[in-house]
Amino acid sequence: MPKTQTATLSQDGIGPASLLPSLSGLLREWLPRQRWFAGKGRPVTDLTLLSVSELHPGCLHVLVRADCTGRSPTGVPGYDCYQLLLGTGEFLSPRVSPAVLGRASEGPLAGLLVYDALQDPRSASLLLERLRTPGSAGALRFERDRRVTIPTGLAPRLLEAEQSNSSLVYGDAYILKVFRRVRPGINPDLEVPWALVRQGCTCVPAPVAWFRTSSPWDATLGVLQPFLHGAADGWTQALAALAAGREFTEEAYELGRATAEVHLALAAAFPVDPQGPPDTGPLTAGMVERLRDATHSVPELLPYAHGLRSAFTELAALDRPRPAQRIHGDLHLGQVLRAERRWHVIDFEGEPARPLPERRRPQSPVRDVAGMLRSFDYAAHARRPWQPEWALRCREAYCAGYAAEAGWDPRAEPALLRAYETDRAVYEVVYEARHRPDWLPVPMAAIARLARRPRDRRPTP
Ligand SMILES: Nc1ncnc2c1ncn2[C@@H]1O[C@H](COP(=O)(O)OP(=O)(O)O)[C@@H](O)[C@H]1O
Ligand SMILES: O=P(O)(O)O[C@H]1O[C@H](CO)[C@@H](O[C@H]2O[C@H](CO)[C@@H](O)[C@H](O)[C@H]2O)[C@H](O)[C@H]1O
Repeated sequence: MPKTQTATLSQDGIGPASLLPSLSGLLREWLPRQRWFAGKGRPVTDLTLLSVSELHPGCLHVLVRADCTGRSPTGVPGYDCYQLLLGTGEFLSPRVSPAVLGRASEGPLAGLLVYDALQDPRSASLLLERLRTPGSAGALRFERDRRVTIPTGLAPRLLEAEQSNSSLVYGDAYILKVFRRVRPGINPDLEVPWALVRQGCTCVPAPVAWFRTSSPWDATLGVLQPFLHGAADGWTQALAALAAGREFTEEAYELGRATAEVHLALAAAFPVDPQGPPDTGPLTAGMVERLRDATHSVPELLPYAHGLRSAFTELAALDRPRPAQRIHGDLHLGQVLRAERRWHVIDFEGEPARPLPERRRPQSPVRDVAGMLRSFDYAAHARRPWQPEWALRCREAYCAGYAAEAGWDPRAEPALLRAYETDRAVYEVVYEARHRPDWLPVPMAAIARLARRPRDRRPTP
């Protein structure tokens, strides 16, 4: 915990431009080492502080734009905006030392240690205090569902899991997700659960409080929701089943039902486009383009590109697309939690690399189904010997559960499934190459399989 704090922003009139010299060198070093940093492998060429607000004396809320050389694997321009909570102090307790970025050598913070304040229990507690009592701090606005009373004094802990964002658990009662990569607009991880809960959908934790910024544009910054105590995620449970030589078909069937329940509620809460999404019918351009971008950043894909493209052209011939609607967008076994023998669906942010307007657009529900089917395949690959038949049985059970609830069976749409599984596997290849290169063989095995014509396709290790 900081012993001596920096002067307050309001007292000293410190703004983004004057703070940059203090933070620039430290952030250039620290940002690329964070799991949630999107510009992996590309040096940070420029940093701009987009907004600075004081959360409390000695704790700054910062939105920073980081420019990297080259294009990202998804083709979007090479910059992103990140949310940081930075603490400053002259001396820090050993507890906070792993969170230290370094000592600022220039500017208004010169001589002070700068640290990631989300790892500091005092700052984490003060953040919850802000959410308990709606109000503002600089450009930040804190809001909550006024029907809910959040208790005081809940002890915070930062989740250690490797994540796209950072999450704080308070007293095992609430979990606050702090979005790391911030984009203009409402984040679907607030928008969607809020709408679903209002549809009576019980398999989604309800947002109870959130915070947002109005500078440099409106954006959601974090969401607080009930913590499902004792819940285990689908990935952990699937691996446990595989390790014990157990089937996972009952769980997969229930998971199919829960997915369909969420899809039905989403179709009721948001507009539906009966013409289908723009990536089916005559326009498979989006998928083809993503494949092309992916082969540029992961050349291992090149030998399979022709075969993979055939999955998309096959889809172009479809004259009866499924209606498009809002979907989860990044559904996999890590996004479902089982508590009290029921599945709960979390993390409606969509694929973090895609632009927000694209993630909020109506899409085919088959995209979600394909995401979960790919996840069974991931789990089956995570252990030796590889067990493709286990994944196939989960696949059948999941689709049967989905059909029982939704009234249509994804297996009746093989061309759609193949195209979306291919698109998902391409996304996974890029994701793994960037974030977890050791995992690359898992989606690559699927790529080799999906690139073959359907009649030649059999599971291969
Ligand atoms: N409501 C919740 N109850 C219990 N655990 C949760 C809850 N929401 C998230 N988690 C835990 O936090 C992890 C990360 O959450 P998630 O929303 O997937 O964040 P990210 O986008 O950073 O991956 C999940 O895998 C899960 O273990
Ligand atoms: O961090 P998020 O949950 O938003 O999702 C990203 O990271 C996931 C890995 O943590 C990644 O999922 C891939 O690996 C999972 C096993 O760890 C597997 O269950 C998924 O099927 C597979 O896609 C996800 O793609 C990425 O968006």
